[in-house]
Parts: sequence; structure tokens; C-alpha cells
Amino acid sequence: MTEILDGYDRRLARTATGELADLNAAGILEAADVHVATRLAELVDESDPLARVTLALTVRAAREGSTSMAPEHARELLAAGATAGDSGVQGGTEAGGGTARDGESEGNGGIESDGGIEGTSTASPFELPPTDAWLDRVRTSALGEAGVLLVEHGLVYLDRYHREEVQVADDLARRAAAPQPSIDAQMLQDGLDRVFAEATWSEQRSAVQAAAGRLTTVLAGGPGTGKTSTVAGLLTLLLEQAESSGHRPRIALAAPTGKAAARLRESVLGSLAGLPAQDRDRLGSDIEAVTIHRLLGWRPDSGNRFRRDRRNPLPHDIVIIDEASMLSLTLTARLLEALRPTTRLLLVGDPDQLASVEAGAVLADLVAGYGESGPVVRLSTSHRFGQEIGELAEAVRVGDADRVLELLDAAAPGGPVEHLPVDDVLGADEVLRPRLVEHAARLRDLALARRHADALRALGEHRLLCAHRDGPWGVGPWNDRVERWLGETTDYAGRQVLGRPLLVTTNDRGLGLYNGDTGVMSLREDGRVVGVFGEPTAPQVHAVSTLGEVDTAHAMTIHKSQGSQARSITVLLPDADSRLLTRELLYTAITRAQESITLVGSHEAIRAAVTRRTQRATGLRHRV
Ligand SMILES: Nc1ncnc2c1ncn2[C@@H]1O[C@H](COP(=O)(O)OP(=O)(O)OP(=O)(O)O)[C@@H](O)[C@H]1O
Repeated sequence: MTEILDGYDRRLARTATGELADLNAAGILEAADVHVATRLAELVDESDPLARVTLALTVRAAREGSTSMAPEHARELLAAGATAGDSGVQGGTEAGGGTARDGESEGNGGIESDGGIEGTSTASPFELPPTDAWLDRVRTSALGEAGVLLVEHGLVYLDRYHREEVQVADDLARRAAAPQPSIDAQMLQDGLDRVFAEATWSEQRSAVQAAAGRLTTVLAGGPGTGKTSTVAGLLTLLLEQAESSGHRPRIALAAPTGKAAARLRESVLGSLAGLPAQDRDRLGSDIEAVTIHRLLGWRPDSGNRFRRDRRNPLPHDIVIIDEASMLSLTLTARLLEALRPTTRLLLVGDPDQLASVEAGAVLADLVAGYGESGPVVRLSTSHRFGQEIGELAEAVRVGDADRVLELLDAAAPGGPVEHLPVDDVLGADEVLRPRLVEHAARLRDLALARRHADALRALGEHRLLCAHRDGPWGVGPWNDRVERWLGETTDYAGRQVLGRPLLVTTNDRGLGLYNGDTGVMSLREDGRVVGVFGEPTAPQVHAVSTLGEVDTAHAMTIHKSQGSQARSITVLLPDADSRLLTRELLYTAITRAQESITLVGSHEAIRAAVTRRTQRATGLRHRV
């Protein structure tokens, strides 16, 4: 959303001059974009204003999740800025739909404006030449000559992301060209007949068959399509293959977040439990899943480099990465370079979900780039949802807004799918208040009774999800509202401590708590207030004084909910013109629900969400 900033807005880069200052004042560039671009342009003595603007727009694109800048997006962005500037209207729409990212919903630097930003300055639209001439000028500019900016596939890259995209594509190509693992075909067939004996498992069976003979596999599928069952089946059959060689393969299970890693371990163990005894026992129960950062080994001197790399690769024979939709380009590059040439890699995830917080949309790119060929194996039948949620999720996934609205209109209140078609958020209070207060009160009662496992179980019963952090549809006000309602409804006045749902916002490896983990404030036997986290089967109890940064989580953002599920989900959708409202966001929210989903928002908001795609300019899909 393009905004006109007033002279006191913190988003203004005070030292900016010329065209960058104008674009900053028009709200097209943030102060950070201007600072980075100015510094890099100074380093190479760039004198061409067009090259400086291109650089700043490329920095902006990276901040918004793209690995490169697409000229047509930039053109639309500037045109929207000019419109906003001419009319002095605050908050024009961003044509071309820059990517709505976590940074905005999470940090929300006022994107959903809190009002009060006056149109006191005017946007000075920067005249862009025709695209070919523009890209030629970038190529021959000082920034282009110095390799700070690169032009390829009609996109403009910052050097780092270009390098990483090329590396990822090269590493994948090298792995595809290398000799593939040899397999005892008869043993594999016998194993598949045992593990996936019933006809309903044919998709998983084909997936394991394909993956068993490959160094790299991308296993793509929506929720409940049997991805974990495929992973469990593949692992046990690969272990069986290795038995005759006497070498037990080393296996790494990892995910981009700690929460997803913990869930991966639980679900692989759960899937193993359903296998015949001989296959279940082969893997054993001492499997561990870790974050990719931990797998690669943190380095205190670098946020982007790891102890494991080409010179010091991972010792594992099989590396499985779950929730691969959250993989950024940089992390993928680091992961691939840390694999030995003979290590099998299985990337598992749902390409239709929200992409990573950082630049890149690796899983979606690989699936789009390879199509149905190459290393991609797709699972398409969901075995988890009831029919209603499954149909709704599928209609959203394919972008059929009419069908989505038809399903919502036909849905009965109290059923697995529910729609509260309100324009004004307060219009939903009557339905939401009892639901939210009941859940919060139950958490509080269980905490008071010191029933930690039950409190964690109750946490997974319901979740309120928002697109934004702030504003009327945001997490902050809804957390406050639930606490106020709870205070009004019960004899607990003021802010509630016991039973307060918690969301961890930083990684604490010492405590084993990770960004995105959820827990409950509870009471220990000795009467101390503690935070309880983890699985109900094995609650982790930590004194409140030892906890790092935690937020209240009566409500949480859809971004933060990625990788987790709840029995029932309520989603607050913002106004139709919110740029965060995209198909990927709505799909991710709906697919968090195991048994029931309630969408709160107008028909226009739902239509806008289904039709607006997250647009990330990335070149990986053209390279693979
Ligand atoms: N082909 C199948 N036939 C019958 N049941 C299946 C099949 N595939 C999966 N299931 C069941 O569906 C449920 C979900 O499967 P699984 O956990 O493997 O899916 P998933 O894709 O990993 O889900 P998510 O990513 O949402 O966790 C499990 O209970 C599993 O036993």
C-alpha cells in the first residue's frame, strides 16, 4: 500500500536526497531501502539516478520477499505512488501486489495505517524508460559494471541473491546428473507391499518408489495428504535396503522452525506406529528432529554461514526437510552446499502455503519449475479433513472465488465450515465472545488445577488467527479484548496471568524453546507461576523468570501459526484492500483447522483473498 508520509514519520530517511527522497516521501521506499541503496551507490560512485532508483527498488523487493526486482512490478508501484501523490490520498493500492510479508504483519510498520498520516508531501513519480532500455542502462551503469546489480531473465538482482539462485540450481542439476542410488528392486516391491498393503495407499506407494531411487526428491502435498506417512515408509524401506550392506544410514530430520521440527518428530513416530512391527522397529524411537539452523551448526560470527558447508559437509546419508514451504533461498543454498554428493535429500511441504519470511519461494519455484517431471512427487488426496474443509481449502487453492463463496453461503452455523459475513469486526462479537471466553476460562481453570498436560491439550482445541498484528482485525487488540471479556465474565479482574496462552518469539536453545512455540502460564506444585510448553505427552515446565521473550496468544498471526494446527480455528479477515490478504494467507489459515473453521469477514474480503496472489519475483523456477 502506497502512502504519503508526513514530515515527522519515522519511515522517512532524513538524509535522503533527490529521487530517493521523493520515493521515500511517497511511501514507495522505506528508510532502510534508501539507506542501503545510498551506501552501495556511493561505494561505486554511481551517478545515474535511474541506476540508483533501480537499486533501491531491488532492495525493496528483497525486503518484501522477492529475490529480484521485476520491472513491471516496479512500474506499477511507481504508477500507484504517483496516483496517491497527485490526489493526496493516503493508502493507494499497490498494483502488482508486492508481496505481503510477515515483516509487515509482524512488525507492521504502520502498513495498515493507524490514521493521522497527512498527505503533506507529494510523490514525484520517477520516469522509467521502456524496459529494454532501462535494463540496458542498469547493465552498463557503475552498479551494473561493479556487479552490485545483475540483470537476467528480465529481472534485476542484487549480487547475493543472484549468486544463491545460481548455486541452488547448479547444486540441484549436479545432483540430478550424478549416479543415482542403487536399489534392490525386488526388496523394495516386497517392502511396499507390506508397508502400503491397502489400495488406498497407492499415492504414497508411488511416491516412495520414486524417491527410493533418487538423490533428490521434492514431496509436495497439502495437509493430511500422507506426506509424513510417505517419509516414515521411505525411511524404513531405505533402512531395510541398507541392512545387507552392514552400514546403517545416518538420518537427519529437520525443519525451518523449532516448532515444526518438534511436530515432525511426533508425526513420524505416529506414522511409524501404524507400520508392521518389523518395519516400525527398524527405525526405533530415538529419532530426533532439529531446526535446519541447528543441523547446519550456528556460527557465532555469522548469521548466514554455518559450520557445515562444502568443506565440512553433514555426515548424514539421508536428510529430510519438512515444512519446506518456509525455506528461504539463502537457507536452501546453505543446506545444499552442506550435503555430500551422495546424501539423499527429501524436501517435504505444501507449495500453496505462505512462503518464507525471508527472500525466496523455493518450494513453489521447484514445483513450478520442474512441473510434474524431475524430482517432484505430488500427493493430492487429503485424508485428514472432513469433506467440507477439504473442499473449501481446494477451492481457495485453485483460486475459485465463486465456489468458495458458494461453499461458505451453504455452510450451516455450528458445522465444520462457518462464515460470519461481517463488515465491522464488532458485528461478530456475539458469536466470538462466548467462544473465546470459554476457551480462555478453560485454560485458566486447568492452570489453576495444575493440570499441565490438559492445559496444553486445551490449547490445541481452538485458535484465533489474524492477518495483522495491529488495527481492528489485529492480534494486539484481540488479545486485549479476550482478557477484558474474561475479566468481565469471571471474578478475575484485570489482566489474567494463570492460563494465559503464550507464544515464544525468540529462539532459546538452552531451554529448547523456539520462535513460534506455544504454551500456557500455569502453576507448579510449589505454587510458583510457570510457563508450560511442548506436547501434552511430555510437558516442559519453565519458571517464568527463565523465559525469554513471550507474547500473549489468545490470538496469533496466520504467519506464526504456520506449521501448527488446532481442532477448531477462527480467522479474522481484514478489509478487502489489505495487501496482506492473499490466497496463500487464506489457504494457510484454513488448513490449520483439523475439525472446524470459522471465517469472519465480508464477502468482498474473501473474494479479494482468493483472487490476490502473493507475488514474489524469483528466477529459480526458470533455472531448474
Ligand atoms: N493413503 C492413505 N490412506 C488412508 N489413510 C491415510 C492415507 N494417507 C494418510 N492417511 C492418514 O491421514 C492422516 C494424515 O497423514 P499424514 O500425517 O501422513 O499426512 P501429512 O501430509 O504429513 O499431514 P500434515 O502435513 O498436514 O501433517 C494420518 O492419520 C494417516 O494415517
